[in-house]
Amino acid sequence: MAAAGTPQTSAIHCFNSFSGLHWCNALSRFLIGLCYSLQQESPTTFGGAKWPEMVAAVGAPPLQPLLSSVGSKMATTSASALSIRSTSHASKPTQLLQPKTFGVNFTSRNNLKSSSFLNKESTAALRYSLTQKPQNHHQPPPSALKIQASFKVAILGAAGGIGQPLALLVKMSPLVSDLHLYDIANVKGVAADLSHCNTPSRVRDFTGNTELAACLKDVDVVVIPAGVPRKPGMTRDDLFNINAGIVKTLIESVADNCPDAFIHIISNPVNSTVPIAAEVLKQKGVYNPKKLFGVTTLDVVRANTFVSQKKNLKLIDVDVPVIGGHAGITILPLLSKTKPSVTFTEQEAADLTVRIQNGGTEVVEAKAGAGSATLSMAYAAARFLESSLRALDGDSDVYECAFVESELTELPFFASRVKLGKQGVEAVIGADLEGLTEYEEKEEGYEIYMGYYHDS
Ligand SMILES: NC(=O)c1ccc[n+]([C@@H]2O[C@H](COP(=O)([O-])OP(=O)(O)OC[C@H]3O[C@@H](n4cnc5c(N)ncnc54)[C@H](O)[C@@H]3O)[C@@H](O)[C@H]2O)c1
Ligand SMILES: O=C(O)C[C@H](O)C(=O)O
Repeated sequence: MAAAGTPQTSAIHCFNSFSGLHWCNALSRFLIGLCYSLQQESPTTFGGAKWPEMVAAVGAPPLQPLLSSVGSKMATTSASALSIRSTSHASKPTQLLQPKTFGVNFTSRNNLKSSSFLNKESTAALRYSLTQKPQNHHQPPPSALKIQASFKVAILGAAGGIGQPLALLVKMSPLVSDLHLYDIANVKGVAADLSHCNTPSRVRDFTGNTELAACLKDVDVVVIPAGVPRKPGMTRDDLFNINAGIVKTLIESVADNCPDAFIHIISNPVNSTVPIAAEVLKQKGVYNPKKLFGVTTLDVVRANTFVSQKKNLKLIDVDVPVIGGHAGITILPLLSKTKPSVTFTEQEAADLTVRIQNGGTEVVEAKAGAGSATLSMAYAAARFLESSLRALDGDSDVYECAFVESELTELPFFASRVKLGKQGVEAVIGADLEGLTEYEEKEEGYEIYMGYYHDS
């Protein structure tokens, strides 16, 4: 339990002091805890208290009005963050809520039949390129090796720990015609290396501010893993000073050069970098909330892996929605909504929840100063990208969890399952938040919030 007088407990007192407002059921407590957690994870964003220090540290005067604007909006929101306001999607038929990530056939203009990342075409392309024999060289390549759609993808921060394996995975996608790699260092070699892979997309490298605009021109999806990762003992919030400035600069160029693109933000703290990106886009007059995503897919990937291990389930079948945010206890796996349906004892639910919430820290500690999750993150980012490309390609049956502008709660941004379409988020799925177990309502929302809170 948090000691008396720590920020956690005093904040609970603070929340309790709004006692004129009804904590009418455990679900309210769950949301209150969650909302407060989101504030704690990103005090600079939500609480406002540290804004001046942060602005000074970022050292970029143009960031100041932006940060103030985000801060005041979040501060206003936090006091009234009391209840779920379900969207009309909450009452959508159950099949709408089925995870469509794995083993899903779909119709697209290219008549692709795809399961998840890696889909059959990518797998076939990889297998073909690895097993091709010299005597086969007159035979036409299988259709999997042809570009089946022609989307342009840019990765900003492409020479980094996430950027490099992500670039490799994207190079294997038959939906990508052009892969633009941008970094402030070492990207030329990464692009030269990758360009030798005999998969269809063209790879180009871009470096430095002067080449950023060319990198982004007419791009369909921008993926941003640029920024510093944490070391043991740090929270994601500790990355804010540096990464907020990096994201701000990159998003300004996105706004100028590809304002219609889907934007996938990986740089931490996601709970703060996404609202900052939104403010930059608003200032530029091109904000489209349906196309701005904080990438939380790694939380789902971890939840699926840990649940399938614990319950001896076939991994490919398992899908666990993870809602809230991307840090510490703001990461809320809804184990009761696991597909296929499976039951957990309270202890199992508690252990799994804590493990999923601490997945990032588990990797940071194991890497012992050499960074945070890169390979699993690249895998997760590639899955989210593949889903976005499928949606852009006309697949009408694509669902992923992501941190997006949302009306599910009073918080302006919230991770939940969303339906993706050509125009971005087509629906935010509220029904996942209904019918939670007692554990999810009570333990996750309140007891864990009080007892286990370690910002990470
Ligand atoms: N959302 C998630 O689930 C998740 C998971 C893992 C890591 N992350 C975050 O992703 C970020 C990157 O992690 P990493 O392990 O790849 O770090 P890294 O240090 O290995 O790579 C970051 C790359 O960004 C580049 N970079 C820095 N400033 C840049 C700028 N202004 N423009 C373009 N590129 C720039 C660096 O040169 C480097 O190549 C971190 O903030 C980390 O916390 C998020
Ligand atoms: O934990 C981190 O710092 C990186 C990332 O957010 C993760 O969840 O692995």
